[in-house]
Amino acid sequence: MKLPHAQAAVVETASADEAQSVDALAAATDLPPETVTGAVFELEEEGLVAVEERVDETVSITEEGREYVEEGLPEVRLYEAALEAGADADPVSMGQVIGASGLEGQAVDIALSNYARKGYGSIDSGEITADPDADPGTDSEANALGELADVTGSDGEESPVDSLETDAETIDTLERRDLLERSETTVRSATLTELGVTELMAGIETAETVGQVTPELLTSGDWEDAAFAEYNVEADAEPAQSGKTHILRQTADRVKDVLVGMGFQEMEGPHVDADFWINDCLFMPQDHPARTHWDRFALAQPTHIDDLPADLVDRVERAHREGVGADGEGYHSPWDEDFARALALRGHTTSLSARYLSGEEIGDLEPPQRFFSVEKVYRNDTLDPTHLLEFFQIEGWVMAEDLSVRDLMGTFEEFYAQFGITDIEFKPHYNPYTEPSFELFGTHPTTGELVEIGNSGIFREEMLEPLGVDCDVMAWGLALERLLMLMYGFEDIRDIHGTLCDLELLRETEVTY
Ligand SMILES: N[C@@H](Cc1ccccc1)C(=O)O
Repeated sequence: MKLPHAQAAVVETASADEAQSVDALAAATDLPPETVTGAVFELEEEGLVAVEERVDETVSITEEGREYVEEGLPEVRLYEAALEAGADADPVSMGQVIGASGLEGQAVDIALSNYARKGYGSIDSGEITADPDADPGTDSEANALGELADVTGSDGEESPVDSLETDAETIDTLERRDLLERSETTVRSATLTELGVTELMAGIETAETVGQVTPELLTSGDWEDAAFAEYNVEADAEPAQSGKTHILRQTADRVKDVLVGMGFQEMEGPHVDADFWINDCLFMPQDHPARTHWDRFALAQPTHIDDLPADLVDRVERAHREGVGADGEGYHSPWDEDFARALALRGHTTSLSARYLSGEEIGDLEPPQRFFSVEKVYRNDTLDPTHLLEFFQIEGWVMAEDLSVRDLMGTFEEFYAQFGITDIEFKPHYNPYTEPSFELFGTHPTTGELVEIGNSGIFREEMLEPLGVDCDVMAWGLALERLLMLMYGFEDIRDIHGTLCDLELLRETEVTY
């Protein structure tokens, strides 16, 4: 029988009585394991070998784990320093023992949090004791790390869990402490079938197959007689960690699709804008705390926009000073056009809504209209698990006669349901430019906590009248990153942005909605 090179080599190496793993066959045939896997599958199809699969759980030691193998677990080092300081007799000051232990930074916290748990002694009001009977030599975690370091050598190889003496509980603890990593590998083994044995006895010849088409093969005409190697689309391949679209961008695109599907058109506009568009048009008083230099990112150069539409400036100023309508009330506070011309990074994309509603962008609009944007906004916040200095806002508004809060809630329910989120809650809120106003909340899938995901309301007369709009407009700003938190369950925004990001999460999360 004629077989391609790799298959012939496998048949000649495999045995009928003992299953051999792909790795073993690869070593014996001197072929790469991927090639052997491919050959084994093809031989299985032809009935020459039988393939068995088993999933092995393996563990490998992490860099931190390796460090402790060399230097000792932090709690053990603390214990040794405590003994040295005589803490087996009388409590000793913690600072003194830590100083003597040589532990620094995070290692101190790690030592303290494991010390009592493992019976090395107690820690109380700044003093430490050492249990004279504790024995670091029997520390199961230290011993397990030692065993693992021995069997996996220095280059971080994996070892099957089954072949270790360490018990499952200790493995769990070490995994929780990030001292080892667990993974699964599929081990395939092949055995020659009866047919395989018969063919082997009858003699196997190696067929020359062509793996790669070359220009020579084509121009010489040899391709006509060549036997081409078959593709095996089921063979295992190294996962390719190639570049891909970030989940935030993928989700933003999905949000755009959903909103376009709901009949919305996209708005575009400047990231740096005049305070006039960011605040004044929204009936935000010029002395509002959000307008102080604490909250905004001002521009050093240029500092001011040159021109604002004069008529609109007059109407906005009048609304601020006197209010609108017969019984309107303004703020009765100073209003300065220069202040309105100051440039800043926009703190919300409601600046775009103001621009579009004013007719500045695409002319006057007749109801009904629906517009949205999914764009970056900038705030001088303090970085924490739910706040970034720049984030994406899903801005939107609907202009129509007779809108009510039910329309607003219904729109959100429809929108969020497209992303699998069906438990939106609403809380009354205050914005200078909307009345009534609502904050939106969703439940975090892993922590169960309510997370604020947006702010919304119905634009007030004081905003709409100067803009020249004489029907209802309901509007919102939703946080795209918070939507992602609800969809994918991560707890810290920094998992998807910046240098602390969780690469595994970014690689493995699939945007399926
Ligand atoms: N601008 C608001 C969101 C919003 C837009 C439109 C109406 C109401 C609220 C914010 O950034 O929080």
